[in-house]
Amino acid sequence: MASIQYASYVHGGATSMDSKLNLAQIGQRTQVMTHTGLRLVKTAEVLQMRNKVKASAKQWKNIDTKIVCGTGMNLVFVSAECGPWSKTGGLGDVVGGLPPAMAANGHRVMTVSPRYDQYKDAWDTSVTVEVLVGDKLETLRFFHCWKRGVDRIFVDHPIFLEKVIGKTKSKIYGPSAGEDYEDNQLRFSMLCLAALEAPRVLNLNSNKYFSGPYGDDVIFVANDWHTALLPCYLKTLYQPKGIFTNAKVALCIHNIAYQGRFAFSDFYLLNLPDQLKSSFEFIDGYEKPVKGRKINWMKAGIIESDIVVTVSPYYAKELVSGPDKGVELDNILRSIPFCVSGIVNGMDTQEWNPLTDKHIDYHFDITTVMDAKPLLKEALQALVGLPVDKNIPLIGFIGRLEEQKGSDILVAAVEKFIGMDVQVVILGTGKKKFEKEIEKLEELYPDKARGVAKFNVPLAHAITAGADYMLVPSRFEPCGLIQLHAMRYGTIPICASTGGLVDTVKEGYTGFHIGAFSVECAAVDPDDVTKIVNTVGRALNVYGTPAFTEMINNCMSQDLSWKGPAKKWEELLLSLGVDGSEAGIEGEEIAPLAKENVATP
Ligand SMILES: Nc1ncnc2c1ncn2[C@@H]1O[C@H](COP(=O)(O)OP(=O)(O)O[C@H]2O[C@H](CO)[C@@H](O)[C@H](O)[C@H]2O)[C@@H](O)[C@H]1O
Ligand SMILES: OC[C@H]1O[C@H](O[C@H]2[C@H](O)[C@@H](O)[C@@H](O[C@H]3[C@H](O)[C@@H](O)[C@@H](O)O[C@@H]3CO)O[C@@H]2CO)[C@H](O)[C@@H](O)[C@@H]1O
Repeated sequence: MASIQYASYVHGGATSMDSKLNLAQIGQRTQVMTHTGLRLVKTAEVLQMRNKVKASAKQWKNIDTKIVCGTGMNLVFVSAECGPWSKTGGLGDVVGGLPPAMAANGHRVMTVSPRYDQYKDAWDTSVTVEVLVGDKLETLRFFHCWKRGVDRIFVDHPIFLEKVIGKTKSKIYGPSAGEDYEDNQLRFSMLCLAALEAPRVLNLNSNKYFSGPYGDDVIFVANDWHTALLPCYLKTLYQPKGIFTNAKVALCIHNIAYQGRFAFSDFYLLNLPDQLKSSFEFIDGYEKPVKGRKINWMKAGIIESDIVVTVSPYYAKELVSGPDKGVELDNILRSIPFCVSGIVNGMDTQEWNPLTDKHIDYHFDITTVMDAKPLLKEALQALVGLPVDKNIPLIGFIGRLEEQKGSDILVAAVEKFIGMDVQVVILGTGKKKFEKEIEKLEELYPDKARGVAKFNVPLAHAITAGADYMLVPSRFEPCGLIQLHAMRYGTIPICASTGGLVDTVKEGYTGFHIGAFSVECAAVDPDDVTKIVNTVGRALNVYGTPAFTEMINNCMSQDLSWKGPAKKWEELLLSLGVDGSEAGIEGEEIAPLAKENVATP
């Protein structure tokens, strides 16, 4: 049997007294988690040791007032993506940006995500745990770094690392878009188990405010279906044994379209007791991955979590409105004893800052935007090989090429509005058929359109800065970050009227609303194409007028940072009443260290 090493882990500083004590007194412990509890050994010792660590921290409090344990809440965000280390889209952005904003408000914050690659800034803690995944005992290891006031924990195991060649990019979920790794259930089961161990076994001393393990009184924030087993394991493996009895779980839905539906017979892989089967049970009319009866991870996550939150108030309403927008979980969401809360996302104002953006040649703010934009547009045109002309309005699009994002509707619309005085630059990766469609546009309209089927962060910044308008023609959009980034760069959104786009873009003030689209994904609805063409026409009519300048000003005057959303998250999580939880402080958006300590992938 392998062992947990309850080793202290101190990164970038001297080893503290309590960590020495920890090393000497705790030594090695052996622990195996199964739902039968047979192998959960030495729990009492583990608790005893953790108490010793806490006591030791308190002694320190007396002699060194720098350690202020117990302020705010202990938060553990768990996610398959964590930007900038791993990101295929907005999930990575949110887990990159919200935790530092919570930390800046005085909370102790950890994120737990897989180590998909050999991140150069994350160190081996040498702490290992053994967990039962499928029918095998697996030893996993924790890597760590402390960035922007947050303990970033990376779960190290070949099940994550061996899948990825080079940088993670889009290889997180499967070998290509639309194709999942066969062992995704085992991978994300392991992530959930690791996340339940991390706050207990890692003795982190990252900064002067907190030391020792996070302990039991934590709030887990699970994100999307990959982490939906977390409340299930919490309730069946830990709480019956007196561990995490106070802990609570908030499940955040970033996208109900991805639910983790698998064959019903796979339930045994999850190592959960039969009593939970009904929470997972799901029947749909699809044949993928098998016909008929299935398990649905997201469904179980919704039922077993203490609260469910999503990324905008309007999407929260859409989720319960019916099977179309709730993707057949609307009834479950209506049946839980609390309403789904909606908190609009913020954006990372450090990565997306027009005054300091390392990917653009001309920096600007609200006072200089009208001078800088034409230069940035010319730079973008030159970069993608379009005719350089600062007077021609340019429309951008950035997004995953899935039905959700409506790139197919956009392509159909481009054919109709490209005759106007306009250029279009489209950036995205995803389904091959959509990639081909956008690439074909530049063959058809070489002087007017570019379609780049790549995941290219510098180009995303160049488009956001250089375009006049950003088209967001989503069939559904839980929140959307593209329009937030665009507005901060004085680029006016032209967006579908769905989800967070309704909450964040004001018609005629900060953008143009197209109306809602059909959510039927199999085909492009000609009415939706007409709606885009008409709205693009309306937007182009305003181009270069005083109203256009006013809209740019309105866009750039907004505070789109995580500061406001983080306060709302705080209120929501405090309402869970976890022992020792306290309101935070009025912090800066990002912890002070962020400026010199920004993570790189
Ligand atoms: N080809 C490419 N090259 C470079 N960068 C690219 C890119 N394609 C996408 N990106 C980047 O990925 C992010 C996408 O953000 P979205 O909010 O559109 O997310 P997404 O739909 O993936 O996430 C889901 O989760 C988020 C977070 O909650 C919700 O906002 C959203 O509505 C929901 O669908 C942006 O930072 C964008 O710049
Ligand atoms: O940050 C971007 C999005 O990342 C997540 O979505 C991924 C999803 O959770 C994965 O399951 C997978 O989705 C594929 C799906 O499993 C498969 O059956 C097929 O339908 O194709 C899908 C796309 O490949 O990949 C998604 C990312 O592409 C996260 O859950 C979302 O909220 C984020 O928007």
